[in-house]
Amino acid sequence: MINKLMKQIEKLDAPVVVGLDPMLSYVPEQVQKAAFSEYGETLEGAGEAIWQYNKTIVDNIYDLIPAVKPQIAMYEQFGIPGMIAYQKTVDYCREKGLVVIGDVKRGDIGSTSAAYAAGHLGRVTVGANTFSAFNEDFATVNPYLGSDGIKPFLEVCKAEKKGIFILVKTSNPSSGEFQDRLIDGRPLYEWVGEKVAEWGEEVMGDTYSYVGAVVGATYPEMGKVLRKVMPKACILVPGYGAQGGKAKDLAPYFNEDGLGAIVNSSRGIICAYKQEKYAKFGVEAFGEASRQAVIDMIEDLKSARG
Ligand SMILES: O=c1ccn([C@@H]2O[C@H](COP(=O)(O)O)[C@@H](O)[C@H]2O)c(=O)[nH]1
Repeated sequence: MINKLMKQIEKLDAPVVVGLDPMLSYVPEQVQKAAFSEYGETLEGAGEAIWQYNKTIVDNIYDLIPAVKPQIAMYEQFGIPGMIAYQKTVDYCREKGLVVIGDVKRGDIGSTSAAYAAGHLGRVTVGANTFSAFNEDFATVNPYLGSDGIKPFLEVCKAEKKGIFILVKTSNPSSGEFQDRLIDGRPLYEWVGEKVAEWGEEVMGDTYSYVGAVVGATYPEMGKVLRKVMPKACILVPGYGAQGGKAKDLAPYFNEDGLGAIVNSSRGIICAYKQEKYAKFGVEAFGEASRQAVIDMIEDLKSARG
């Protein structure tokens, strides 16, 4: 999958991932109304509304981008109907040829990580049958429990040719509380970055590893250091747009081959119709507004990469 991701980024000249993070309040009224008329104002109604919202957005953007990143929390809040919407979204995006990065942020003791890895990236056996349950292409993983929480994911990545993005330096304002703490004179995120490079050697694709890293767009100086620490890791870069990350600061996240990073925008794309800049589309054409926002993001990143 890392090879497919890299090829698609090159082909489309778009190191962009669109975050499918559908809060109900983002879903236009006409979409909510249609869902509620069928299922009522229920969890099922919410699940249907977010699924229909996603589908329209995906139909409008799938040909422009290599990947999407559904954020599982947005679905999980609606319980089982929300998780059904998550599954429909993953399956639909894969049918459209998109690489799907499940932003699930899993990681636990070894045996529990093995179950997470099987459920999201691998297979589960039920009697004589084997199933790929959620079947994303990549999952985000929290490394806080150490190597035994990561190794089961590496095994599944090897077997399935799928990948993970490990949290190294997150984009949020308080990420430094732990991640920037100095250990033997070096910040924790650098130690984690070194482990990402080491784990990644075990699971190499053609040029990049199946083991990537999450490094926020909001910390470009750290991005520059981490690019060097993990030369073969694809860096997933959240924090562009809504969190204040700017394209002009993102050049150091890329390698000299022009690859090696993929920049996420969630609210900036899926809520484009709410922005002044895209007001001309109107709420009915929210999908077209998202399409224009993707085109603008691709151009913005091109100017930054030079
Ligand atoms: O460090 C991190 C890790 C993950 N995220 C996730 O990315 C998106 C960002 O959404 P925006 O609307 O583009 O701000 C969201 O799903 C986060 O959970 C992150 O922001 N930072």
